[in-house]
Amino acid sequence: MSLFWKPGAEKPQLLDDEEGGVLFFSSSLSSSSSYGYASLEKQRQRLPVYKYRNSILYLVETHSTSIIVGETGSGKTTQIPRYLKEAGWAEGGRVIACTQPRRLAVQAVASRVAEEMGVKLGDEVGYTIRFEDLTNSELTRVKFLTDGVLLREMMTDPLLSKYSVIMVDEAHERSISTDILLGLLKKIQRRRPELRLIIASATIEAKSMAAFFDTSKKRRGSEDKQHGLKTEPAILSVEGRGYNVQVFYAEEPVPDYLRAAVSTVMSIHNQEPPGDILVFLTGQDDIDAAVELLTEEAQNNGKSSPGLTILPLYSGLSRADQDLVFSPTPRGKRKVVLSTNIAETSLTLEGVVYVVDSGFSKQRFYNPITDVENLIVAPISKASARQRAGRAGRVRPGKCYRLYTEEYYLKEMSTEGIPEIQRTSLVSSVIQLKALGIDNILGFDWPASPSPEAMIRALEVLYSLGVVDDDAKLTSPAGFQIAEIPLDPMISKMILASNELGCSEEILTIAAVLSIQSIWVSSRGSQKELDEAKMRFAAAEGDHVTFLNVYKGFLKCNKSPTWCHKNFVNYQAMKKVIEIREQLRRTAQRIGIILKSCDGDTQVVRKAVTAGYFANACRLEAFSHSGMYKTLRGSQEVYIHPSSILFRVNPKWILFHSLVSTDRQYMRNVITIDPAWLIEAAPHFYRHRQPDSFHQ
Ligand SMILES: Nc1ncnc2c1ncn2[C@@H]1O[C@H](COP(=O)(O)OP(=O)(O)OP(=O)(O)O)[C@@H](O)[C@H]1O
Repeated sequence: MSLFWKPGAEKPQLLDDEEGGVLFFSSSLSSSSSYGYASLEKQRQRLPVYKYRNSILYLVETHSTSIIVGETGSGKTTQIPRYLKEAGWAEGGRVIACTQPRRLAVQAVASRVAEEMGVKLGDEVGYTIRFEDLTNSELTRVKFLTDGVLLREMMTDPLLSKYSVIMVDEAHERSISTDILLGLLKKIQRRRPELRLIIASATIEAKSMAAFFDTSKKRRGSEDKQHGLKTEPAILSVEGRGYNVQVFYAEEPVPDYLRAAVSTVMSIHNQEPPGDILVFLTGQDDIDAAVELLTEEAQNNGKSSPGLTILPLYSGLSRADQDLVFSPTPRGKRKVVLSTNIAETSLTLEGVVYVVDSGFSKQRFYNPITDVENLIVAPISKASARQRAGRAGRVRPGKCYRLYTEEYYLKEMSTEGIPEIQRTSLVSSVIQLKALGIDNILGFDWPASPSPEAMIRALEVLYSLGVVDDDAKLTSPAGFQIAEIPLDPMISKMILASNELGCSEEILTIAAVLSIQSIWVSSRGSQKELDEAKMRFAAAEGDHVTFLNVYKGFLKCNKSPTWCHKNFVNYQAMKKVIEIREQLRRTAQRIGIILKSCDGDTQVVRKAVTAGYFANACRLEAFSHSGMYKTLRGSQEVYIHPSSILFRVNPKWILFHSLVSTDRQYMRNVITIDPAWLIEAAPHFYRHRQPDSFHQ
């Protein structure tokens, strides 16, 4: 497939280059540590935010809340926490926090800041993400963390008393945790007026965010008398961005973004000067397929051009494999990183000069009427497109190839994405708020209100899970235990139930496998070969039990990559399963779960899964020869996904883990159940069902 490119009409903005920036960074294919202290210092001074240092510090000194808007790469994340530290905000044992929506960004930014400050990561500068804490309670003064982790910290310290300043970064992403955090921080400020907030973002609607935090209208004056602080938020716009990124658009709409991405990478490789390439695709399946295609193309490409190192990047990869992406590219090689949107914000991949943007990402959409949450490949917003382009041009000028037309970008792409809170199930959020003692969920002050239907649905599911009682308060001990496990409450409930049913070892394995996208290699060989490989592990009870067989096989062969290759099992994914399972095991033990195996009794395993996922139960339509199921609660039409072991088997009663939408709604990861277990697990949830609907 060959594509034609058109340069974008938008004028690129250049930073002043008197310092000889391009020259200065010309060796940037090597690792950052080779720069040495002086050059790191020069790099810092060159960032647009540097000129605003004093203004930022003045605003933070005089205002409760400051909103800082600056283009991607202007230096907000790496510099502002350090300015605050230098200005004394971490004195007297206080800590400066900076939150990020994504784990990978937290780790990357914390290492960069530690390196710039010349300190060991984990001492003065540290980070905390779920299941990983690299901070020192005595030493850490600047702490990077996910917004989800900060929410969890509120459970033990509701006023976040150790923090002097909290910077909520990448607020434009409007992740569900960011929105909840903003609502709670506003509450905390009423009790702790001295707490300073910084809301930092690339493209935030600063005015609406300022209106949200403006408490001055409710009070008589706009000053907090005791602290002499202005309660009306300040807005500061940091002008200027990193290096020039030249944007190119496809001349014609692209029919297949995956093939187009592969062919664009190959033309860059064949025609453009050295520099790594970052490609944005939607998920593990796309990425695995692109890795295969690209490997083939590169092999056919002949020996004249230097080799490509092709690396995937998604959250389901093990830590060691994610680290490969950050390692320096060997001389004479070109790295191609194929990523989901986890690389979209905050990350600097040093060698990246070219970005290829498919224009799509996987997004969650929840329909409270049918009670169904879907992962859909959907177009991204202009804000995301700008962030993606911004991954080039961070250490020197770059180019971004958008696999869509300029007309589409200008006229059809939405400016901002829909806040996550308005398009996901609220079950996890509601339990978190409850655990923090916020009982009036409907009256909570949200930056963007979720729909009341979604809220009511969430309360109903939590009631049925036994997490909240008749008064919508957390139950004891189950509700508190579930709130303590940092996972989706349905998975947490499944783990609690496994304790009673004596199958916690098996359920921990299942929980770990379910938290990654797929353990199968789907892009190699023919469908027939893959199906045959799967049949070696197949269990009539469905995918969850099949996973147990694969896991057992993987351990038995001593975690051998060759075994994985032979069996079409994704080795990287299995390494991640082992990592997650270990983390889950520790959490489970902490909340008092006894590790026990049921020694192959699949009935108890399926009962435990039902205890968590009863809301996703379906029944095969009697008249249907096409394998059509309907969800018991919403009567939504759904089908078993071809990747499931139960595809075409079509048992009468099943439940699924998640749904994906393409031409139809497909259920991924399916298990057979006995309908009687549903009434046992959730009598309230199914109370309106006719008794005969549960007949076998
Ligand atoms: N790991 C790194 N290696 C090399 N340079 C880096 C690294 N991290 C940051 N930088 C440099 O610092 C600049 C500013 O990064 P920073 O993350 O602070 O920007 P930002 O304004 O927060 O942008 P974004 O919103 O995209 O994260 C980058 O453009 C890059 O030049």
